[in-house]
Amino acid sequence: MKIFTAAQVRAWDAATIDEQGISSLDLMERAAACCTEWLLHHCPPDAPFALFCGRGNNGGDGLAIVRQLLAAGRSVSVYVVQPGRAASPDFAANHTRLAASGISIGAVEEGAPLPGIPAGSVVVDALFGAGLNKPLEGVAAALTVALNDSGASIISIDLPSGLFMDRPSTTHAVIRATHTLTFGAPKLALLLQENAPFIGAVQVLGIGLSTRFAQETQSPYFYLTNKEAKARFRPRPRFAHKGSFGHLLLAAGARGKMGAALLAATAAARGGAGLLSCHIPRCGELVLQTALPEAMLATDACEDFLTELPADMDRYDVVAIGPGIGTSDPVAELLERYLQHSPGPMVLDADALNILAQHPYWLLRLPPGSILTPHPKEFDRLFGTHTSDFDRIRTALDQAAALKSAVLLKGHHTFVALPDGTGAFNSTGNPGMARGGSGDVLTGLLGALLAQGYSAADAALLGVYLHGAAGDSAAAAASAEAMLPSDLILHLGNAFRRLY
Ligand SMILES: NC(=O)C1=CN([C@@H]2O[C@H](COP(=O)(O)OP(=O)(O)OC[C@H]3O[C@@H](n4cnc5c(N)ncnc54)[C@H](O)[C@@H]3O)[C@@H](O)[C@H]2O)[C@@H](O)CC1
Ligand SMILES: [K+]
Repeated sequence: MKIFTAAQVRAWDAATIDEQGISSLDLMERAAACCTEWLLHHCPPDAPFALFCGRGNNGGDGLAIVRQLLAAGRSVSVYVVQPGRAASPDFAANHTRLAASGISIGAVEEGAPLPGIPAGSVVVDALFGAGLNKPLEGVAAALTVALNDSGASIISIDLPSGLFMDRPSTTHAVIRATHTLTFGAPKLALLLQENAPFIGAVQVLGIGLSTRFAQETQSPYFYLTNKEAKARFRPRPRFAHKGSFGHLLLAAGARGKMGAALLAATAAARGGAGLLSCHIPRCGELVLQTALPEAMLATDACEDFLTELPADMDRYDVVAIGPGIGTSDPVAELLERYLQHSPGPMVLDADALNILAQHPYWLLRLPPGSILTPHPKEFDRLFGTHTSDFDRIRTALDQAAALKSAVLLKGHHTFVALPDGTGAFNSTGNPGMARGGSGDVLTGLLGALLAQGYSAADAALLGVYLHGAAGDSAAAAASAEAMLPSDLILHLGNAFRRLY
């Protein structure tokens, strides 16, 4: 599913109107009807609604929703912000229709007291949507703060008011929505971690926008859903043997961190690698051999951490390195040797990324077709401090192109920057995965997918999707609170089955 810019969203509306031979007012009525239906099904049946409308088409949506809620027999109050200002034609048309019903339309004016919100009300925010072009100020900003402080549930139409679609919004007043009902496709701003306080649960409402426009219009960003993951998945051929699925070398662990190695190794085994060898320090030999008999060991001479390259590196197709290795000087020197001698693409995670942050020029040795998996803090350590996620995703795309590799930015909607300049936001996963160990599972899985011959782009997209899907399956079984990263591994089978 493509993610469009504000300009493209406007063009999408226009293309729909043109293609379907309808008016913009008809499309507004349709969008409002989808919102009204959602409100009627998801809000308490006796809750009064309080709608706050701007003077553009987002406000026009709000006025149409008021009319539809009244027709459904619901109790509704409605306020227009700065009613003296110029209005869009579709707002004006809906205002005339609503006024004819006899309902009193309140005003929120500069300098006048703000209306109170009756207890138990559901607030519907239709102040500004995709047309926002400057930060909220004056009475709109004051109203936003008051609504946020009211404690009421706030349902934002299309976007939380004050939230820019394509640029940072973290320094000014923005509605803190409980739910955002957005039209057509998720918008970039709704997928970024920094906007989490504003967007609440996002619901994408299909309002019948042109599918041809969506197919034909290019966008650098897409939403990674089951459809996109399925398109990249290759079921195992019937006559395959273990040699068909590659040999992964996983370098992981140190004393006290063998859990990270075991999680990554088990995920690699379940992720489908034909052969798995683990380069681990001596102290981990017993635990790994016992817990994962499927793995072969390339045990380091050192008891407590990794120090030397395994012999015969050419035996391996892919190297995954990082979970639990630590950042001491000998380990850092070893990472440099791994970068020099890796026989194929690499997955770099956790401490490997922290070491690289100290030696950024080593990145030049990264084999093309590799995958880097930083979370935002590791990302900033590696590529410099960023003040917003918009900047981070641009850097991720630049780095992915320069390194000819996939660069992840892990988060609720993990961003996958691909070497061809496009990037995907993942649709799977849940807060139960925000735990130490989840990243180790992802590293093993990504290594296994690369070993099976997937390109960096396909392995990164599939791996991130499967990891989240396994998390969703684990949360369904054990709850987001009680699930463990090791449950992700047990649920990888359910995740793979979603791709058949
Ligand atoms: N175009 C269409 O056919 C459809 C549009 N829809 C709705 O229309 C919305 C976009 O409508 P508009 O383009 O009219 O824009 P908005 O309603 O978001 O904003 C209205 C106008 O307010 C002004 N404005 C922007 N920022 C401001 C600020 N900080 N303070 C004061 N004034 C400000 C601008 O002139 C802007 O055009 C979408 O988000 C969606 O809710 C839906 O009805 C679906 C169909
Ligand atoms: K809004």
